Amino acid sequence: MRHDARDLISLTDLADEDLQAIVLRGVDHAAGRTGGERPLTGRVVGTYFSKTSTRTRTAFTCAALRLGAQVIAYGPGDLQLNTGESIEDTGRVFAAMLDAVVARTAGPPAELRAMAAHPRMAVVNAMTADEHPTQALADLTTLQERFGGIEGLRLLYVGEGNNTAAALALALTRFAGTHLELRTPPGYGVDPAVLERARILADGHGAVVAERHDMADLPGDLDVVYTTRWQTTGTSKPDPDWRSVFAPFRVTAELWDDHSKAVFMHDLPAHRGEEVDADVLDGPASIAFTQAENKLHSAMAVLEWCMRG
Ligand SMILES: NC(=O)NCCC[C@H](N)C(=O)O
Repeated sequence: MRHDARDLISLTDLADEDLQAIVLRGVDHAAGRTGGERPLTGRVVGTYFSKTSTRTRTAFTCAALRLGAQVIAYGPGDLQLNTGESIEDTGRVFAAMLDAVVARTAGPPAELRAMAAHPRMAVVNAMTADEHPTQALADLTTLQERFGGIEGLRLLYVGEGNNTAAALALALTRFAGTHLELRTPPGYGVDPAVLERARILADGHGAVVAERHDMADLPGDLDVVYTTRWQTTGTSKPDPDWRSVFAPFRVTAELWDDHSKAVFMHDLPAHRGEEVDADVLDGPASIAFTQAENKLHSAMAVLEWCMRG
C-alpha cells in the first residue's frame, strides 16, 4: 500500500509547525525516547549522491534502516542520467518503485523539483549548491538539545555564504528573538534573494538577520559561533587570490577568547588551521561532532515526516 509523501527540497517547503515538529522529534530520537519504533517497515528509500558525502549519506542510510526501511544506494556513475536520460523520466521510474529518494545533485533545486513531480514518492534535498536544508535541521536539533529552546539565541556565522549559511538563515529566522549575524568575505556572501527571503521571515517572527563583509565590531553576548570550510563542495574560486580575501574570516583561539561563553559549531568537514583553529574545534566549547551525530537523529525525523503520511 503506497501513501502520499511530502518533499523536503527547501526549508521554505516547511510550515513553522512542521519545522518545529521535525526538530523536537529529532531531539527525542537523540535522547533515546522513541523506543526503537520501525514505522517505515516495508518501505524502500533510494539514496543518490552525485557529489561526495560522509555525514548526510550515512545519516540518511542509517536513519532509513533504523526505521525499518530498506535502502538502494546510487553513486555518481550508476544512473542512466549519465547516458542522457532526463531527470523527469528518472523521477517517474523512481516514483513507481521507491517510497523516497534522498538526493545530492550538482544542479539547481529545480532538478530536484523535476524529480519530485510524483505524489507517492518523497524527495529529500541532501544538499544542492544553494541550500542544505537537512544540515540546518540537524543544527536546530543540536541547538534545541543544548539550550532547551531556540528562541532568543544569538548566533554569529563566519565564512562563505554557502548552502549551509543559506539554510541557517532560512531556519533560524523563524524563531522569535533570534539574532543571526553573518560575516562573509566580500564577493562570497549569501545569495541576495535568499537573504531577502530570510529578512522577510525574520520580520514575521520577531527575529533579526544581518550580513556584513568584515570582522569588525562583532556582536557580543553570543550563544553560538558557527563556521564552515572555505572550499564548498563542487565549487571552485576563479580568483587566484581568494585565500587572502578569506584570511580575516577565521575562528581563531584569539577570537574565541572574546566569546568564550558561546558554543562552537561547524557543519564539517573541517580544515584545522584554516577556517578554525584546532584549539577551538577540538576544545571544550565545540559541539561540532554532536551536530554530526544529530544528522542521524534529525534524518530519522525527516524521513518520518516525509513518509508517515
Ligand atoms: N555536513 C555536511 O553535509 N557537510 C558537507 C559539506 C558542507 C558544505 N556546506 C559544503 O557545501 O561543502
